[in-house]
Amino acid sequence: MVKSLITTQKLCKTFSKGGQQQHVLKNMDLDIYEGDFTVIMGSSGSGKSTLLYALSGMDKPTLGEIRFAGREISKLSHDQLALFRRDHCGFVFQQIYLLDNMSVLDNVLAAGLLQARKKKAVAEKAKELLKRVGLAEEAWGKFPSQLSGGEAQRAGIVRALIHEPDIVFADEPTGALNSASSMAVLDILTEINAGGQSMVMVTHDLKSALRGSRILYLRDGIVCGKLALGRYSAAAGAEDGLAARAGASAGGSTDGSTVTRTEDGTVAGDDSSRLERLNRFLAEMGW
Ligand SMILES: Nc1ncnc2c1ncn2[C@@H]1O[C@H](COP(=O)(O)OP(=O)(O)OP(=O)(O)O)[C@@H](O)[C@H]1O
Repeated sequence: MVKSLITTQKLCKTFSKGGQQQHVLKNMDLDIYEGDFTVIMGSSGSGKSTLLYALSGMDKPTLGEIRFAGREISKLSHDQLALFRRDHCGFVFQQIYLLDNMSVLDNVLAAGLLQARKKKAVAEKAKELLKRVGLAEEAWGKFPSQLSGGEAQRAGIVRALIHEPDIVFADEPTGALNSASSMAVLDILTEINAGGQSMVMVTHDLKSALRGSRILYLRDGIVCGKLALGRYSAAAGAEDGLAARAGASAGGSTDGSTVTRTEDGTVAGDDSSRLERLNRFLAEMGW
C-alpha cells in the first residue's frame, strides 16, 4: 500500500529580486512516498533545490500547503521548523559542512546529541553507522581536513542518519566527488534506501538518478513528468542497463511489462532496462 510521507497542495515559492518577483515553484501538487528513493531532476534554475528546501522545512513556501505525515508544516514558525528538521530530517549536501575543529566521531556525536538522547546509545549508533558506510576506525579520530572528499561525504551521511530521520534529503551529494567516490556514496545511499529509509535527492547526474525508484522532472517550477523506475538492483547490472527489469517500486506502481500512465501522470513500468527507460523519459522531458 503506497503511503505518502509528504504531500503538497498548490505549493508556491516566489522570490523578490530588485523589485521584481520570480515565481520559482508554481502551484505544485505533489506526493513523496514513504520508502521511495525520489530523485528530482530538471534543467538549471527549474526550482529543484528550492523544492527540496521547501519539502524539508529549510525554507517556507510563499503560498500553499505542505503536510509531513499528515502534519501541516508550511505554517510553522522558524523555531518550530528547526525542531521539525532536527526530529524528522537528515541532510546530505554537495558541500559537506563538517565542523573543522572536531573529529569525525565528534561531528557525528554532536549531531546525534542535539536530540536529548543517551550519549552511550548515540555513540554505539555512530560507530555502527561509521562502519556501515565503510569508514575504518582509523578515520574516526581524524579532522575533516585530513579526509578525502569521499570519506568526508561518508561522514556527512552518517551525521545525516545518526538521529534516525524519517527522511533524508540530498542535494547533489556526489557533485564534488570523483567517479570512484561518487559510486561508493551512491552505493551507500542505495543500501540505506533498500533498508527502508525514505530519500529525496536532487541531481543533474544520470548515474545518480538511476539509483532512484521514482523520478520527478521539473521545468520552470512545475513537475512536468514523473517516472516510476522501481528499485535499483546492483546485482541486476542496472547501471549498464543490462538486465534490470524494474520490479514493483515501494509504491508498487510498476509492473515491469507495459507502459502506463497512472492517475497522477506517473509513467509506470515497461519492458526495457532502467537506463533505457530513464533515457527515454529524459529525452521526452527535453533534458
Ligand atoms: N534565496 C533566493 N533568493 C532569490 N532567488 C533565489 C533564491 N533561491 C533560488 N533563487 C532563484 O530561484 C531559481 C531556482 O533556483 P534553484 O536553486 O531552486 O534551481 P535549481 O533547479 O536547483 O538549479 P541548479 O540546477 O542550477 O542548482 C533561480 O533562478 C534562483 O536564482
